[in-house]
Amino acid sequence: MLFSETSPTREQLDNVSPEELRAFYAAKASINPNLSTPSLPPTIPNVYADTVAQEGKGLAIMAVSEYQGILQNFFVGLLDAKRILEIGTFTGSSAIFFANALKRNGVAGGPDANGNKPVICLDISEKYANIARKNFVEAGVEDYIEVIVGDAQKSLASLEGQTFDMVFLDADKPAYKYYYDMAIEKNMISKKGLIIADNTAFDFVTPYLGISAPVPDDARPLNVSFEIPPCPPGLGKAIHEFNEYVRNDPRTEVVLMPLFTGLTFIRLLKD
Ligand SMILES: C[S@@+](CC[C@H](N)C(=O)[O-])C[C@H]1O[C@@H](n2cnc3c(N)ncnc32)[C@H](O)[C@@H]1O
Repeated sequence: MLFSETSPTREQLDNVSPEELRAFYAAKASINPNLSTPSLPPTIPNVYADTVAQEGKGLAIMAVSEYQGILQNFFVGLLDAKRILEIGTFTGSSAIFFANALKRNGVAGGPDANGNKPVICLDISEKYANIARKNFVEAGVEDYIEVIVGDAQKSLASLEGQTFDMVFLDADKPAYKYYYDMAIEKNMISKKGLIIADNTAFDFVTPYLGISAPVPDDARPLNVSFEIPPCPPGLGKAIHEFNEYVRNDPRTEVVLMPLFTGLTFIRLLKD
């Protein structure tokens, strides 16, 4: 590690290359996540460690980082959100952050009058769903979260009529546009609500933002990406198309932040 202190000195900053600086800030150990409040959900470090042990580092990086979890929780508080839909749950990190944030908003656990829990998680993998459910019990948030296993496009159809204050898109990228349209067209996102789409600025995609250059079918994030291993062909193209679709959509206001691997914040504009 280049710097031993939380804050590098001016002299260190003058002598460091952009690549080293980028690597430093990308490193999880560079800034103590507990400099933010509230502190991390207590079991999150165990969830990360177990995920790395069971799935390997290459897959474990799919979990949201501490920083992203904290940031998303800030928005849960800002919106005074009561219900959250997560599409893509993996071993449950982001959902644990969400459940904790809802607790802080005073939301009670357990099913509401309609039998629905505050957080609905969708994942196609029975294996990941079972790991996530175990992690929810260990985190003491199982009353807050229901996991529905299956292709999210089908699961979403079964949720029609339900409304959420936040929808987190973190599953298969080619289906982001479908999930986004469903959330808006079926009124699944509340008027004040926020849609967050993850991974929308892979290194490959970023240079294409704002221009109309065609993206080749075999587009993929460059290997220089520090968070993402080589991804399947077509992934970059799918993300690019989603980015272009939402930024041209008159129904919404969109901010794509170059944070982590790209986070897009989307809110509905008034009719
Ligand atoms: C990036 S991971 C989610 C990470 C999770 N939000 C976290 O913080 O740990 C993507 C997840 O989406 C799931 N997934 C992929 N395609 C899906 C689909 N068509 N329907 C539902 N889930 C899907 C995968 O099984 C995987 O667990």
